[in-house]
Amino acid sequence: MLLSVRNVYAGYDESMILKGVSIDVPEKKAVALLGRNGVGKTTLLNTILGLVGTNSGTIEFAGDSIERMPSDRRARMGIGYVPQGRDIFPGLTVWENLNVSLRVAGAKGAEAESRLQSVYELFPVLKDMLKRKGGVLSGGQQQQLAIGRALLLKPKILILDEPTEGIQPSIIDQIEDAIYAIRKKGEMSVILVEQYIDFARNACDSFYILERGSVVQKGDISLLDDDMVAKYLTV
Ligand SMILES: Nc1ncnc2c1ncn2[C@@H]1O[C@H](COP(=O)(O)OP(=O)(O)OP(=O)(O)O)[C@@H](O)[C@H]1O
Repeated sequence: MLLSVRNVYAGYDESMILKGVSIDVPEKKAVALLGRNGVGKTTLLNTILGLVGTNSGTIEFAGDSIERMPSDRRARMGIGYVPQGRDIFPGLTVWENLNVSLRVAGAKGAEAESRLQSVYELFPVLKDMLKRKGGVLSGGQQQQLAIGRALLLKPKILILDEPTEGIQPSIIDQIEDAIYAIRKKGEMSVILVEQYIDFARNACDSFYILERGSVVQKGDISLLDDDMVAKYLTV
C-alpha cells in the first residue's frame, strides 16, 4: 500500500468527526472517497495532509508513519493536494502559476520542460493561455491549472477535493480524461473526493463511502451500485 489510514479518530476541539476510519490506497490506483455533505470527507483529507491532528490511529505513507509529521514534510514526501475551490494565484499569469510549482520542485532545464509538456498534454488549453492572468480563466480552466500545478511537483499521491464542483460538463469530461490518463501512465495514486458519482465511477478503481465519520461501504468501483448510491449518496 502507498497510503494506509488505520482506525483514525480525529476532529476539531469539542467534536470528534472521524470515528475509527481506515482506508487503503494502493500504488498507482485511484480511490474515490464518497458521502453526503458533512460526513467527514474533507476532514479525512486534512488528517492525511496534516492540517488536522489525529487523536488516535495511524497513517502510513510510503512505508513511514506520518501521523505526527508536519504538513510541509508530508508534502515534500510526495503528498500532493488540490483543495476544493481553485487554488491558483489569480494575479499571476498561467505561466507564472506553473513556474511557481517548478521552482518549488527545483525542476530546471530539460526536466522542467518535460514536466510542463506532460501537463500541456493533459490540459492543452493551458498552453494557449500562458500569458493570461489566472483570475480571468473560467472556473474549469482554473481547476485544470490547479491540477497542473500539483502535477508539476510529481507527487506520489494526488489528492483532489471535489474537482467538478461548479464546473461546466464539457470541462468535467476533460478533467475525467486527465485523471484517467494519470492513472494509465501509472505515475501516481489518486484520492478523489466527489459528489458526482459518474465521474468517480469513470475515474477511480475503488471506493469508500463515509457516513457520520465512519466507513460504511467500500470495494472495487464496479461494486458501487444504485442501491448504495440511493442509500448513502443521493440527497
Ligand atoms: N474547522 C472546523 N471546525 C469545527 N468543525 C468543523 C471544521 N471543519 C469541518 N467541521 C465539521 O466537521 C464535519 C465534517 O465536515 P467535512 O467538511 O469534513 O465534511 P465533508 O464530508 O467534506 O462535507 P462537504 O462535502 O460539505 O465538504 C461537519 O459537521 C463540519 O461542520
